[in-house]
Amino acid sequence: MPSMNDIRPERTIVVGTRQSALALTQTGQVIEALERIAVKQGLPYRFEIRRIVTKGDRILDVTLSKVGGKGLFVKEIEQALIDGDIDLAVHSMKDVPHALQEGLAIGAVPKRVDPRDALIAADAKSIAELPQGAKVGTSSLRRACQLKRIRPDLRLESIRGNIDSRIRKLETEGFDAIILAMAGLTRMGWEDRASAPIPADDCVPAVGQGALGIECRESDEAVRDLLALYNDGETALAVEAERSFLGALNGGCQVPIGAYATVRGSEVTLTGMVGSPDGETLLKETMAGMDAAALGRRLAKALSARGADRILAEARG
Ligand SMILES: NCc1[nH]cc(CCC(=O)O)c1CC(=O)O
Repeated sequence: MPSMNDIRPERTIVVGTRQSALALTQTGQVIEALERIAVKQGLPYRFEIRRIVTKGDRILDVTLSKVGGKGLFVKEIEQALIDGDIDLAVHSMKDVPHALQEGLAIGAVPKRVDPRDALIAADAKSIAELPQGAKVGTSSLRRACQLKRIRPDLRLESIRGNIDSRIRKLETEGFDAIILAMAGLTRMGWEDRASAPIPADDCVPAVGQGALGIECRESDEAVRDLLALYNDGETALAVEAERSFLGALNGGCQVPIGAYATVRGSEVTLTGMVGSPDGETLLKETMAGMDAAALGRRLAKALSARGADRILAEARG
């Protein structure tokens, strides 16, 4: 049998990444996995990292939603793909906006790690154990809105920065706890910093949390063929349902939105959450179905009918 090598020329695949510790670490892990796949397939590829400093990285002290949201980080990296400066980009799926730029594709969604949020507390093993009126750092409306429901007494305060600087701030800025994604900690090898994962029932994770998305040019067949071998079908299906839900709601980051899907056989189970920015209303529902994209749209419709449409319309002003 001929190997793909017979039809693939030698090539250096340039991988673009942000320069945060997490971005560099997960990009390194992706390159290692792709190198293993290439060797196994006899593909003559080398990989090279190119660091990209995005506008979002330069203004980390400004509230993200004010400067264009999380999509900001991704946009500039996407431009480098379009311009041919890089061939691959490794994103945290939860930072990837619903609509990709024209001509680009998510070539692989590798196997997901823990999608839950994590409590990192000075002196508590769970949300319930936090002292009365504890000061908790999070800048995520989604996390704040859901935590308020379980513990109305908590003082939720904004905290910005990369995960390493947020963990430092826990100690230096008098927080009793901060909330981070388990996934970031796991990829950094810092999972022992987590006091406990927060159950997805208490805090529905962000769409795509715990998953990576490997983006490339739609027209780059060699890269697409390689990435297809790295895709995890179940994760891709779960993320498709979550992103379809997000896309159907067309919500910006001014509204708390979360979604989490699991896959068993060919059945996808999706939980979606929409809250009002003031934390007064929280709508949540779970549905199952075989068609991931249709399931996401159906769940969005159900929550819209229960009031999510009004919450979103108000937030858009
Ligand atoms: N919002 C920033 C962000 N984007 C991706 C991750 C890591 C988790 C992941 O890959 O889902 C984080 C950190 C966090 O939310 O704690």
